[in-house]
Amino acid sequence: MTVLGPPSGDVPASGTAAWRRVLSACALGIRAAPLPLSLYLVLTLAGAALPVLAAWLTKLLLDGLAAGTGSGPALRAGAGLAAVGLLAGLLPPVTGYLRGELDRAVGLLAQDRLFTSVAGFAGLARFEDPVFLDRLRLAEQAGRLTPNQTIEGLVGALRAVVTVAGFLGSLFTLSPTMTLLVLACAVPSLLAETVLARRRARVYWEIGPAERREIFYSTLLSTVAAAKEVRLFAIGDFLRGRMLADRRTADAARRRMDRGEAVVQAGLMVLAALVTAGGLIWAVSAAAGGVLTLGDVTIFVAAVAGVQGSLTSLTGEVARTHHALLMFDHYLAVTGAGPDLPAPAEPRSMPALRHGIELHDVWFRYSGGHPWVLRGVTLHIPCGGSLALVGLNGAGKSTLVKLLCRFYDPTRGSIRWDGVDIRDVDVAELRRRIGAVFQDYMCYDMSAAENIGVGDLSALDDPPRLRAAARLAGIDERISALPHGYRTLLSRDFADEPDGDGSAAGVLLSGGQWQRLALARAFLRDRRDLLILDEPSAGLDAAAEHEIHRALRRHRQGRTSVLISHRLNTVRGADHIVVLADGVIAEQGRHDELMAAGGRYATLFSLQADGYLTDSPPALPADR
Ligand SMILES: Nc1ncnc2c1ncn2[C@@H]1O[C@H](COP(=O)(O)OP(=O)(O)OP(=O)(O)O)[C@@H](O)[C@H]1O
Repeated sequence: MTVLGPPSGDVPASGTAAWRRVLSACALGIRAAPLPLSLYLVLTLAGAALPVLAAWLTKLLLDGLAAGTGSGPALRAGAGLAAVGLLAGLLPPVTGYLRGELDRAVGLLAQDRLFTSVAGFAGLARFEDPVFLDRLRLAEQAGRLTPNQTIEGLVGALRAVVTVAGFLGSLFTLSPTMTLLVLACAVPSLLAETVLARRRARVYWEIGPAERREIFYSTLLSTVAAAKEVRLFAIGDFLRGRMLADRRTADAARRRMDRGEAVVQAGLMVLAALVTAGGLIWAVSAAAGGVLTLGDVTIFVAAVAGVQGSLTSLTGEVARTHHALLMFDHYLAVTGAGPDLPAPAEPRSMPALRHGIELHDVWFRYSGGHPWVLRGVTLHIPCGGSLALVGLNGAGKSTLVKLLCRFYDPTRGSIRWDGVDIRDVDVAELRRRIGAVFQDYMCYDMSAAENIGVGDLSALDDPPRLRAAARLAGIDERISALPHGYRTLLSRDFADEPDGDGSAAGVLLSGGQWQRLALARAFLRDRRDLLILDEPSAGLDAAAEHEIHRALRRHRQGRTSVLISHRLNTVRGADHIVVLADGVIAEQGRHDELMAAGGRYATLFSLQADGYLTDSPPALPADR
C-alpha cells in the first residue's frame, strides 16, 4: 500500500473499504479498553430505552388521573417516573467517565501504533514528502479520535434505533400515516449528512498544507531558535502576516463549508417542523372529536418529538462517523504503509568488516523530478583506512554518506559491504555497525548524559562510559561543572524540575560545545565498523579543532572512517582523499599526490593556506 496516493477525501469509499475502516476502528477500541467499552455499551443502550419508558409512564399517569378510579395506578406510574428520572440523571456521569477512560486508552494505543510504524520507516524520503507529512498530521488526529468517534457513532446509532423503534411502535398504534411521514423525512436528512461528511473530509485534506504552514510560522515566531534572526531582521510582522494569511485561507474554506452545512441543515429543520405541525393539528382535531384520549395526545407528541429527535441524532451520528472514518483512512494508510525501503526476504548475515566498502557506479537523485546528485561514483573504502571527502558546497558529499547509512538506496549502482550489497542485509544491523556525526546533528532537550547516551542506549546507565566518550570529545570538564553535572538539563524550553518556578530551567551550551557532545555520541559507538564524520569540527575554535582532530586521528587509527571537511588541513592526514565535483569523482589520492598534481584539491588547499598567510583576498577557483 502506498501512503502517497491522492487525498482520501477525493476517493469515494467503497463498501468494503468502509467496513474495513469500521472494523479496524472498533478493533482498536476493543483492544485498548475491553471492560470500559462493554460497560459503556450496556449503560448507553439501557439509557436509550428511558425516554420511551418515561413517555408510557406519563400516559399511564394522565389516563389514571383522568379515569378517576383511585390514586393507585397513577401513584405507581408516578413512582416509576421518579425511578426513570433518577436513572436518567445517574447515567450521564457514569457513561461520561467510561467515555473518558475509553478516549485515553484508545488514544494511547493508536499513538503507540502510529509512531511504531513511523519509527519503522528506514529511509528519509517520506519525511521529505509534503503529501506524506499532511497525511501524517491528519493520521495523528484521526488515530486519537476516530476509534472512539466510530464506537460512539455506532452506539449512538444503536441508541437512536432503540428509541426510534420504541416511539415508532407507539406512534404506529395512533397514526400509521404519521409514522410513514416522519420516517420519510429522515431519508433526505441522511443523504444530505452523508454528502456533507464527505465534503468536510475533503476540506480538511485541502486545508492541510495551509494549516501546516501556519504551524511553521507560529513556531518561528515563538521559539528561541528563530528569535535572534526574527528580531534582528525585524521579520516578525512579515512572518505574522504569512501566518495569518494561511489561517485566513483555511478559515475561508471552513467558512464555505460551514455556510453550506448551515443552509442544508436549516432546510431539513424546516421540513421536520412542517411535519410536526401537521401531526399536531391532526392530533388536536382527533382529541376534540373524541378519537384520542388526553394520554394519547401526550404520547403522540412525545413520539413525534422522540422519533424526530432520534432520527436527527441518528443521521448526525452516521455523518460524524462517516467523516471520522474518512479521516481514519489517513491513519490506516500510515500504519499500513509497509517498508519505505525494500527489505530483503532473507537478510544476509553481516560479519565484521574485513575487506572494505565499495561503491560501484553509484548514481543518485532524490526523486525523478530532482537533478542527479551523484553520477557514476565508483569508490573503495578499505577496511581500517581513512577516507576524506572534499569538494565545493553541493558536490554530493553528505548525500554519499547518507547512502552509506542506507537512508536512501542508490538510483543505480550498488554499495557493497565486503562484497555484500547493503540492500541484502537487515538495515538495523547495518546501522549498528556505523557511528556518525552528521553535519546537522541534533541538540536534544534532554540531560547531558542523555544527549551522549542516545548514541548507544546501553551506555545510558553507565556513567564511566559516558564520561570516557565525553573526555575524548573534550567536553567532560564542562559537563562536570554544570549545576547537576551530567544530569543537567540542556534546554531552556523545559524546566529541570517539572513543578519549578522557572529558576530551575536547564542550561544551554555554545555551538562548539554542542558539537563536542555530538562527537561524544559518536565516540560512544566505539568498536563500530565504520565511523562517519560529516564536518565534525565546523563549529570549533582553532585550538579546539586542532585538539579534536588530534583525538580523532588517534581514534580513527586502524578504524574505517569517512571524514568530510571543508578545512583541508584536517583531511591531509587521511589515507585517501576523494574530491567530488558535481556528483563525480574529480580527483583522488593522498595529500602529497594531489598537491603534486596541481588540480582542484591543490588549488583549494593553497587558497585556504594563502588566506591565512596573505593580506590580499585569494582568487576563487574557476568552477565556483
Ligand atoms: N533531501 C534532499 N532533497 C533534495 N535535494 C537534496 C536533498 N539533500 C541535498 N539535496 C541536493 O543535493 C545536492 C548535494 O547536496 P549535499 O548535501 O550532498 O552536498 P554537500 O557536498 O554535502 O554540500 P555541503 O558542502 O554544502 O555540505 C545539492 O544540490 C542539494 O540541493
